[in-house]
Amino acid sequence: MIAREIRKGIQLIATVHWERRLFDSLIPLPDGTSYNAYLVEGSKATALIDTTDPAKADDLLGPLANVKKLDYIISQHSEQDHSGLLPLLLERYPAATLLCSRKAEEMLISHLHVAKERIKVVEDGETLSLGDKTLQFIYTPWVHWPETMVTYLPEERCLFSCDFLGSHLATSDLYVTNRGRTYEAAKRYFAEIMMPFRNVIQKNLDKISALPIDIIAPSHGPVYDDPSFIIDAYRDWVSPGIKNEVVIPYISMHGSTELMVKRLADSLVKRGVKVHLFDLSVTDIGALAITLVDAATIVVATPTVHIGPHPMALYAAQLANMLRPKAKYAAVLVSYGWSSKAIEQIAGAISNLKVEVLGTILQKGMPDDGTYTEIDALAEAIAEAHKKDPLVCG
Ligand SMILES: Cc1cc2nc3c(=O)[nH]c(=O)nc-3n(C[C@H](O)[C@H](O)[C@H](O)COP(=O)(O)O)c2cc1C
Repeated sequence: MIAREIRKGIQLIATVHWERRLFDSLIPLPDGTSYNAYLVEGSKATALIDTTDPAKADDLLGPLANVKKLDYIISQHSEQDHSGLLPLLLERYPAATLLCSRKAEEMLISHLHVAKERIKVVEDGETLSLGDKTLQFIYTPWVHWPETMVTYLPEERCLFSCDFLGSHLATSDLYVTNRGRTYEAAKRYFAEIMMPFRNVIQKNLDKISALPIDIIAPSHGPVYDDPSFIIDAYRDWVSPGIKNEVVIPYISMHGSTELMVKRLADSLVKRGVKVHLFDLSVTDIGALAITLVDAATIVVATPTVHIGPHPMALYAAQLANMLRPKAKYAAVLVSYGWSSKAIEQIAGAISNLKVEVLGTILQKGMPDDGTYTEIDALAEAIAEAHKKDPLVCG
């Protein structure tokens, strides 16, 4: 990989991980990802902001080969895809001081065994002069770990935002060129790891919005030369507003649950409600997470397997529970043969969600006309709840 200048004296050293398809052994990456480090050369000192994933060490070490001296290495986030190379870099640059937030200090020591004496904690708002360039450190906790901070360079009105505002997108483009693709990738990223911290992210957005920003340089994905594009998107995602949409993760072994789901979908569409169906036997969990960002209602549908829900349906319910989307309504559809506790178990799995349950349907075997009448009534209840809710828009 090569270093590329985004402003005079500021270089992006990006590892583009084109072939990576799974992140954190959890998150699908249909578009790959990248890990961005930034080299900032001032008239008096040089700093490196973040590193790269250790699996791709050469992509950072190669471009750094000509950098004989680093005065500072800044760790904005302790997760290994950005911090993993710190021990090696501290060895290679013995005069460098590692700067991080107060909370990050113990995390870098526990996760990477960095020597405490190499670390200097920076406080929220503290500045560091590199000569003709200044770095200001701004604490932005919980995007998506407790220690996260961003760095602002006022002379170039540049914000190094680390995971905040980033996107899992492998591209050779320096700046965002395809807005639709970047929006989708950034929303996927937000949904999968940021959504549970929506409220604190809103405060962090207010904090950074007070700064004049010309470019946002994240640690994943392309650089934003129109910051409002991503800041406005984030504002929308963290806002309390929800959409007139229903997300239906479902699975079906022999078709009964699927018949119920398809009827519910048709019935909702007839009533002007948008639906997103995800067959969990084939679905991309990230695509499901994206729709959870805005939807007003979640409906989980499953057959009964050994008394409880199908494990894939339980997984989807637990995922939604963990991501804490802003949905306000829920329903559960279950098919069974002789005895089922699937409704109770799904309800237990989504206990974090502050949802009103608008209906549950327990169907023995194949649905019949009576079942379809019940399903239509559920669709009506969902459509009505959406209509009456002042937070539902779009
Ligand atoms: C492996 C397996 C385990 C099952 N366990 C139960 C069970 O514990 N209780 C029950 O009522 N039905 C059980 N069933 C029956 C299904 O829940 C029932 O056939 C249901 O209608 C299937 O829905 P589907 O057509 O959407 O797959 C089981 C079926 C299979 C294949």
